[in-house]
Amino acid sequence: MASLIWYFYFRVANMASNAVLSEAPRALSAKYVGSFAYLTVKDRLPTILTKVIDTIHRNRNQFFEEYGEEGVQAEKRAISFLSKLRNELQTDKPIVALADNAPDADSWNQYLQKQQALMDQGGPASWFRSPWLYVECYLYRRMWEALLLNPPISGFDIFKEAKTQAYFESQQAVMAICTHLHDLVEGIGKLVEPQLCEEFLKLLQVSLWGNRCDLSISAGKENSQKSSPIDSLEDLKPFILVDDSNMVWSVLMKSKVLGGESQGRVDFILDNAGFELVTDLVLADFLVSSGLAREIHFHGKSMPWFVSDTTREDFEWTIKQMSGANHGWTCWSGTRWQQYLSAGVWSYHDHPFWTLPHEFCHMATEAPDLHALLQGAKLIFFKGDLNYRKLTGDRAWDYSVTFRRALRGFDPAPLCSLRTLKADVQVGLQPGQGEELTAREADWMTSGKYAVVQFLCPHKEQ
Ligand SMILES: O=P(O)(O)OC[C@@]1(O)O[C@H](CO)[C@@H](O)[C@@H]1O
Ligand SMILES: [Mn+2]
Repeated sequence: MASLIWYFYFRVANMASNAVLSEAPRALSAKYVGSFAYLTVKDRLPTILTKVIDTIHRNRNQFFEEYGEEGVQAEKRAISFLSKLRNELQTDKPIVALADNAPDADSWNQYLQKQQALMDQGGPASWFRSPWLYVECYLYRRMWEALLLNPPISGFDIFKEAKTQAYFESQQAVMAICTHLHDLVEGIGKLVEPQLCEEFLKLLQVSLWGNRCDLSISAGKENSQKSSPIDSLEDLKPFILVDDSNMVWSVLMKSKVLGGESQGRVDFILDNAGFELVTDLVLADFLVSSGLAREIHFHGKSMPWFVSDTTREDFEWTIKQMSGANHGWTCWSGTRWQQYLSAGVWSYHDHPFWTLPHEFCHMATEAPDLHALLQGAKLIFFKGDLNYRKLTGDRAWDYSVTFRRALRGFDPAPLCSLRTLKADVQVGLQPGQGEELTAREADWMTSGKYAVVQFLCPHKEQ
């Protein structure tokens, strides 16, 4: 009898905690006039669209050289598609279903139906009334559609020029970080644990601050890293609002200590190409060469996304560029990374889920294969702001709500978000900390000046 009572007690307690997990505050949206979402949809997104139109137009000669008159006609149609799209956005027209036949089109169209059903006071889902996360992702998907529907220029990456330029503008910083990596790897066998930890923390912070260099926040304007990233780390420390780095270190050490050499796999959910990607690759190299990880999976985007996000082509291009660089240690790093890739120690993955608009708490049902894959990692790094928005559902959480609560049951493996703040969602702060920051600096959540290293261990491992 007593055990039966306990059984029911636990069932009820469990149901109650699941109910708490599924409760969530409202989604951020441009319908809140004056909010960052509103300003983004009103100003930043049309600016990005205008730049894309300009880029396609400037490439007209290239399309002609490659495809003749057919290329020029496709360019004209793509531009008229994008101008119409800009008009739809600026005049808050209903969101329309995708008309291309790409494999993800059905998922997008089903998602639109769901958003439609969620509209309060009826009316269609629209740019200024639907959730910001949804409409912003949808915009990038529509830009891709503009090309998909217009062969032969369908393979053109509308952001390639901006990404290439950002990479070249951060060359000084790339050389500095590659030199640092080389010196570190050379003496790595002699480092005792506290020293190894210290080096890990440095490279973790370099990768964290690397996230400042995204081109979507600057609406495509140059935003690259110029100085040596290692030199500024001490000065930047006060701007890390939550720092769970030591827990990340413990997870990495646990499997190393248990098995001598590490057996584990570390996954990087990548964000931006350019300098940020180089910092991620440097951190990944350190994990492998120190024996803290045996294998690395990199996850990137399967279409041009949020201006600077990494696609397979960017990933391969960056490593190829580096291995052909004039600078010795940059070339050394690129060559080494090519070897990791050919040996299967590193691999690149681009699941379509990363370019759908879902909050990550829905990954297990929307992309069970990806969720199962991530469960095999001993640690997952989620890079950047958009991943943070998807982790927390891009919702108006209180600042002091725990990271776990905001993730609403998403915990495939120990995970760590490395993010500079560029959108107005933040959780896991001390009581009063967010309010104090707001009083001091109105734009603390969107300026990219602050950052967080937030860690979550799965329930079962606690
Ligand atoms: O994910 P990332 O590259 O760190 O940032 C993407 C971003 O610039 O795009 C959105 C604004 O358009 C914001 O959420 C965020 O600041
Ligand atoms: Mn990005």
